Amino acid sequence: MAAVAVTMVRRLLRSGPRPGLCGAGGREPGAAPRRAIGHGRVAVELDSSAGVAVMKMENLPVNSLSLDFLTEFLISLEKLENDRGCRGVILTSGAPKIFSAGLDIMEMYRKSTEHYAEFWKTVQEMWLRLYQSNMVTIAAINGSSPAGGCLMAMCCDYRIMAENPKYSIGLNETQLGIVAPFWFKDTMVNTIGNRATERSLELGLLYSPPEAHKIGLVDQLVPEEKIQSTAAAVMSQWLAIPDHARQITKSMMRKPTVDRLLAHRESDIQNFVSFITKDAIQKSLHMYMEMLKQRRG
Ligand SMILES: CCCCCCC/C=C/C(=O)SCCNC(=O)CCNC(=O)[C@H](O)C(C)(C)COP(=O)(O)OP(=O)(O)OC[C@H]1O[C@@H](n2cnc3c(N)ncnc32)[C@H](O)[C@@H]1OP(=O)(O)O
Repeated sequence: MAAVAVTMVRRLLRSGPRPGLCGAGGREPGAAPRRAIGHGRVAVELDSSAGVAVMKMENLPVNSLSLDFLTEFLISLEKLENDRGCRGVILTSGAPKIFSAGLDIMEMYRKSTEHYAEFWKTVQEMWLRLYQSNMVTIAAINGSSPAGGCLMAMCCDYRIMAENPKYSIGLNETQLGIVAPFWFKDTMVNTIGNRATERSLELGLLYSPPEAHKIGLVDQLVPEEKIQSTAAAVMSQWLAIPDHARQITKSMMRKPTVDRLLAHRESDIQNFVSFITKDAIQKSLHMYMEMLKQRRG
């Protein structure tokens, strides 16, 4: 992990400082101590008295998971993970109407094989860190969440979604002509079961909030304006459980899935590189991007 961290820090330094980097949080007299410790694209506010941080993704316009964004995300997450004063994280979005648009398609289009390998390793790292986090993780899904965005939400311990009919969530990879890797699939099986995952993945289904709730992809629906307060209330319930007992239980549930990727990490990277460099796949991605453009008119 040390080598990964060094590479990440180097990449961040290369990309230069961003607004909002590591500022001290403003605080009203008598208010709970809050610290802002995020980077420019990941705003992190830690409420030390509650031991809870809010990680707000701000990679505008749609929180696509680019290499730089994932790197910032990982550094922020690791800081919180190593902070003994932080026991829980609420993951949410600062982008209007979108939780995350998933993996940044531009990172998978017309790039070098070295770039694809570095990108995929970082996507794996995001999943490994978030899925195994020792903290309680709650996704406050305040917008659409296709593909990698849905994966991020599924990594969390609990998912609350805003009941806005315009939002959708799911692993829609097949609609782009690509295939969700086995660990995306495993994460979904662990969340909604085998049959629902099979149907969901083959058809690349994006679910409305009530549909997602019905199949257990999200745990709770709330009106949009209540999403943060509900996340805070659910967090206190989870934090009432002793950390060590909850952490051991979480690890027991998730370890077999994690071990599977750890055992095949390098071959998964090679598989991604050889898949994504195929002409037919590059063509599919190109057509998908054109379709997105046309939809905008
Ligand atoms: C063996 C391994 C095989 C490979 C496995 C790979 C697994 C892949 C996982 C993924 O996550 S793939 C990405 C899947 N994501 C999507 O399908 C979402 C696509 N986007 C949308 O549906 C919509 O954009 C939206 C997120 C619902 C937002 O819609 P809205 O109408 O609000 O905005 P748009 O005008 O469509 O988009 C604004 C702006 O953002 C760009 N953009 C959108 N999504 C992405 C993305 N995923 N990556 C990069 N860029 C994205 C979009 O092109 C617009 O850009 P501009 O034209 O304004 O520059």
